[in-house]
Amino acid sequence: MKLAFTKMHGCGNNYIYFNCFDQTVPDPESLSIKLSEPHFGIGGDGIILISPSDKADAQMRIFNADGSEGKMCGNGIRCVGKYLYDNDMTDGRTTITIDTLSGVKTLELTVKDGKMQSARVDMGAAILAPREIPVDMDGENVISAPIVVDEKVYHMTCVSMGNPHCVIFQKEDVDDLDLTRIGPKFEHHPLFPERVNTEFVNVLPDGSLKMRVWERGSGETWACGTGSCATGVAACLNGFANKNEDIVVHLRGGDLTIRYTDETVFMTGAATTVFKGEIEI
Ligand SMILES: N[C@@H](CCC[C@H](N)C(=O)O)C(=O)O
Repeated sequence: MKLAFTKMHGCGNNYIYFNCFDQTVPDPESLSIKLSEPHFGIGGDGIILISPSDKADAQMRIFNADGSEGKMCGNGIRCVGKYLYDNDMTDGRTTITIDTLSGVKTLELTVKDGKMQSARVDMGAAILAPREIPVDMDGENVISAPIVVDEKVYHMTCVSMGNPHCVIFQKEDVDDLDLTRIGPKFEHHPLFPERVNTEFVNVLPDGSLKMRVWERGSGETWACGTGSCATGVAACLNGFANKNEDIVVHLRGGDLTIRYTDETVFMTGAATTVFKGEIEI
C-alpha cells in the first residue's frame, strides 16, 4: 500500500503530514513509530493526520514518535493551516478552524504570493491546575513548586494547553543542559501519571525567553508550540512577563510570539513545507 505524505515543520518541530481527505492511514500509532525513525523511516517528531470534520474546516490528529497520541500540537496546527491554504482547501479564506482533541481552534493566516507564511492561532484558555498533573491537592495552581530529579531540586510551574507542561525557569544557560539524560526523568517522574512535556527556560535581559523542550513521546524537539504557550503563561504567573503583551520565545528552530489574555492564549509563528513524497507501507 502506498501513502502520499508532506513533510512540514514549524520552528524545526517536524512532522509527516497525511491528507486523509483522499486516503486512509491504517494503524497510525505503529506507522508513527516506523516513519519517525530517521534511518529506516522518513525521520521526524511524529505524524499528523488531516481529515474531514463536521465541526471545522478540518480535523487534526497528532501522534508522537513513540506512537502515543497527543491532544494538541501548536506547531502542527500552523502547518495544517498552511497545508489547507496552499492546497486550495479553504476557498481562499484566511480565517479557518481546525478540530483537535482539545477543541476547535481558529487560525488567522498571513499569506504572501499565494502561500501561507505564518498563522496566529487562538489556542484557547490555559488550564492552571491541570487534571493530568495532580501535584496540587487543593486545586490551586502550583507556581514554582519543588521537584527533585537526580537529587537536584528544580522549581516547576505546571500549565495545561490541552496537553500537560512542566515549566522550569533557571539561571544556568539552557544550552548547557544534558537534556537527553534529565528529560526522560521528568517525563516519567511519579508526579506525572500521564507523563509530561518539560520546558527549561532562561529569561533574557530584554525580557524574551529562551527555551529548550523535552516532549513526552518524542524526546527533545527543536520547538513546541503548546510548550511555548505554557511557558508564556508560566512567565506571567512568576512575574517574568506581563499579560496582554507579546512574549517572544526563542526555540532551537526559530521564534514564536505568545500573548496571554484573560480569555485565551494566542500563538503566532511560521510554517514551512519541506518536501512531498510517497511511501510504501
Ligand atoms: N510539539 C507539539 C506537542 C506535541 C504533543 C506532545 N508531545 C504531547 O504528547 O503532549 C506542539 O508544538 O505543541
